[in-house]
Amino acid sequence: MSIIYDRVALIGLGLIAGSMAHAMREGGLAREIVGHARSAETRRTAREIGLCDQVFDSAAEAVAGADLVVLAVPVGAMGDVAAEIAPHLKPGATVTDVGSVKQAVIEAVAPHIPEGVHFIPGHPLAGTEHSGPRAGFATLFLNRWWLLTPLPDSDPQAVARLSQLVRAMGAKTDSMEPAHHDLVLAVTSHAPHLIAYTMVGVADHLRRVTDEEVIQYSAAGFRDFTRIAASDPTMWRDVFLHNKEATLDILGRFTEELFVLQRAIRMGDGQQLHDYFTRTRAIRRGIIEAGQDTEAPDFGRTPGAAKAD
Ligand SMILES: NC(=O)c1ccc[n+]([C@@H]2O[C@H](COP(=O)([O-])OP(=O)(O)OC[C@H]3O[C@@H](n4cnc5c(N)ncnc54)[C@H](O)[C@@H]3O)[C@@H](O)[C@H]2O)c1
Ligand SMILES: O=C(O)C(=O)C[C@]1(C(=O)O)C=C[C@@H](O)C=C1
Repeated sequence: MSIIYDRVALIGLGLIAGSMAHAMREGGLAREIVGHARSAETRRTAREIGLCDQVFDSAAEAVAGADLVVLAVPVGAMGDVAAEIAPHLKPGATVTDVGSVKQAVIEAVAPHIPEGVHFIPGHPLAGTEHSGPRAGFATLFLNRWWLLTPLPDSDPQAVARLSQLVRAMGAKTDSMEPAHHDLVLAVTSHAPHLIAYTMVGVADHLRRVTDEEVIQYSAAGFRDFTRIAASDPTMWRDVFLHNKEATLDILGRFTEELFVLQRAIRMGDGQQLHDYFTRTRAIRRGIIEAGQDTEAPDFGRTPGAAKAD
C-alpha cells in the first residue's frame, strides 16, 4: 500500500494509538510515525519496544511538521492537549481524535484548532480491556467500524484522506452527527459497560458471603462481564462524565425494563418472560442473518499489558 500521510503524530501511546502505529507500519501508510505520552514510563516503554520512529518528551515537539495528529488520550484530557499543541500545528495539517464520546470532545478541542488546520473527530468501534503502550496490535481495526463526525465546515478532501487511512488499516468508515453518535454509543457501549461494572461489583459483595463461589464457578456470561469490567478506569470515568445525558437516558430506560422483568419473575408470569426473551433472541438472529456481526477474529483475546500512565 502507499503512503497516505508523510508524518503522523500520535498523542497518547496506549491501546488505540499503539494499534494505529502497528497497522500503519504494516501497511506502509506513513513515512514517519512519531509520538508523545504524558508519563515518562509510557514513553520509556514505547521507546523500548520501538512503537514509533521517535518518541518526544513534549506534545509540541511531536506535532511539529506532522501532516496528521491523532489525539488518543482519555476524553477528559483532549481539551488540554489541544490547547498545548495548537501553536505548533503545521498549516494544512489534519487533527483527529479517537475518543469514545464526540460532542464533549468537539466542544473541548475545536476552539483551540487554528485557522487552516482541519479538525475531523473520529471513533474506532474497536477495543479490548487492555491499555498502555504494549496493548496495541495491528489487526484491532480489521472489519470494525470507524465513525467520523466531521464538522459542518470540514474540508471534504481532508475527510476523504482520513477515511482512506482508516480503510487502509482495515476498518469500515461512516459519518454521523456527534449527538447521534453519543446516543447510539450510550446504548451499544457505555450503558453495557456500566452494567458490567455493576454486576461484577455485586458479585464481589456476594463473594464475601459465599466464600469465593461466585468467581470459582462463574459461567461464560459472567466471565465476559469480568473482562469488560477490567477496562481502564480513567478512560471509563471520562466516558461517563462526558456522555452524561445520553447515558443517564439509556440507564433510566434500562431500569424501567428491569423492573418489568423483576415484577414478571415475582408474579411468576412465565408468558411475559418467554415473550420478552423470544423478542431479544430474534434481534440477535437478525443481526447474524444480516451479516452484521463483524467481530474481529482475535477480538479481546490479545495479551495486553498493565497500564503505565
Ligand atoms: N480502549 C478502548 O476500547 C477504546 C476504543 C475506542 C476508543 N477509545 C478511546 O481512545 C482513547 C485512548 O484510549 P486507549 O484505550 O488507547 O487508552 P490507554 O489508556 O491505553 O492510553 C492512553 C494514553 O494516553 C496517555 N495520556 C493520558 N493523559 C495524557 C495527557 N494529558 N497527555 C498526553 N498523554 C496522555 C497515557 O499515558 C496513555 O499512553 C480514549 O479517548 C478512549 O475513549 C478507547
Ligand atoms: O473491550 C471491548 O470489548 C470493548 O468494549 C470495546 C468498545 C466497545 O464498547 O465495543 C469500548 C469502547 C469504545 O469506545 C469502543 C469499543
